[in-house]
Amino acid sequence: MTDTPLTPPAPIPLTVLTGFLGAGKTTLLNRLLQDPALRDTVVIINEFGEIGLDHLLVEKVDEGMVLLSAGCLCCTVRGDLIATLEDLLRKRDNGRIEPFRRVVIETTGLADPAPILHAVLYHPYLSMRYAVEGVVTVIDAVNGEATLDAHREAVKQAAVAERIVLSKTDLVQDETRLARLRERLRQLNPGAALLPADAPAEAIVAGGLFGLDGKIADVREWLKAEAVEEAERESHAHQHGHHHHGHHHHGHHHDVNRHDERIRAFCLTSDQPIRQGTLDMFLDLLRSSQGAKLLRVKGLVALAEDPEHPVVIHGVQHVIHVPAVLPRWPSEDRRSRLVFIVDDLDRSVIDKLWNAFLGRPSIDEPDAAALSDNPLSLRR
Ligand SMILES: Nc1nc2c(ncn2[C@@H]2O[C@H](COP(=O)(O)OP(=O)(O)OP(=O)(O)O)[C@@H](O)[C@H]2O)c(=O)[nH]1
Repeated sequence: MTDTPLTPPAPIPLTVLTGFLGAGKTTLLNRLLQDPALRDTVVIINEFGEIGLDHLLVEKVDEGMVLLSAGCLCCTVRGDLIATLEDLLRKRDNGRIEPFRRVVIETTGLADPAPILHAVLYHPYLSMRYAVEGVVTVIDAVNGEATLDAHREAVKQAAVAERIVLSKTDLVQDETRLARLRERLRQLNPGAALLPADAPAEAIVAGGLFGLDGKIADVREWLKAEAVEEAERESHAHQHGHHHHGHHHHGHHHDVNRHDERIRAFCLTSDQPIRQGTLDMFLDLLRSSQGAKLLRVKGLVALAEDPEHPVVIHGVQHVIHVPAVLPRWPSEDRRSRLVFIVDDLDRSVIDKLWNAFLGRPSIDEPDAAALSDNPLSLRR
């Protein structure tokens, strides 16, 4: 018999590395794994068909697993990612493999990263043991624009990323082209850090909500609410014709960016703490009515019951959960903030719901009292 630990083990940070076919994921991963900062990382390669691991692997350890030169483990998954993640924990807990400190899942180029995050967040045990740190999306500077124009999956991959890595910039001489791609990515995902492919490993892989030790890292950095708010103000100004930059504001602009335009990032705020029950109902109604359109939801909320300890909210599609309660606010700003990345969903839909739950009157919508007084309302 072993002693049962009194506190659960610190969650293991998990990063999803994605990017379109040939964007440069494997090349980047190869470099990252040379970095001592990423020692004791397990790499899971989730792809279809034959797997060319030859450039990564050195030594076979166990069935389906290989020891990489940099001291990382690597396994490939064609079927069940959940089973693989469980299996890794079992082996780690039994001492059959080194106690790895991080997991990186490299997805196939066509994958939508959301179901991967979803699978981990939704699983009662895995969501406890792994801390979803973030999505890193590789965008190819040569083909990036064309890929974004042609493939909605590529747009989604960029939209949900915490960090976007621009690869192959060495092949692009034209600075304005690069600047245009950067600007497009910034508009698509104002909260993401845009990094060069030679950025330090730590900057690319870490820097999410949880640090290596499983402790909460930089919440502001993770949430990026300010950047999203700023971008919203800008785009608002744009729509009202205040500042035009010239290049892509011609007639065909809407056509070119049509995939981008369906995906939006915005931020809801509240100065007043929110009652736990109200927040639960808001999130519940939101995910049940709009789940499929919520690519990412991240937030920091002050509860009326305990406003000194903000709760962190993390959601992907139908799953919204509260991974942590913070010991204190990360900055002076104590507003509740919820950042949404949505696909084909009008901001006003969420605004109305939010205002109704907060009891803010809005012109064409009932406030919370009207909602609860209404015998047909969803509240019981
Ligand atoms: N010049 C240059 N070539 C790069 C760079 N990154 C990747 N490549 C090349 O681009 C090609 C595709 O890179 P991979 O790393 O295999 O791309 P991937 O995203 O893993 O590809 P899939 O697994 O097929 O989706 C390879 O020939 C790389 O050598 C870069 O920063 N500069």
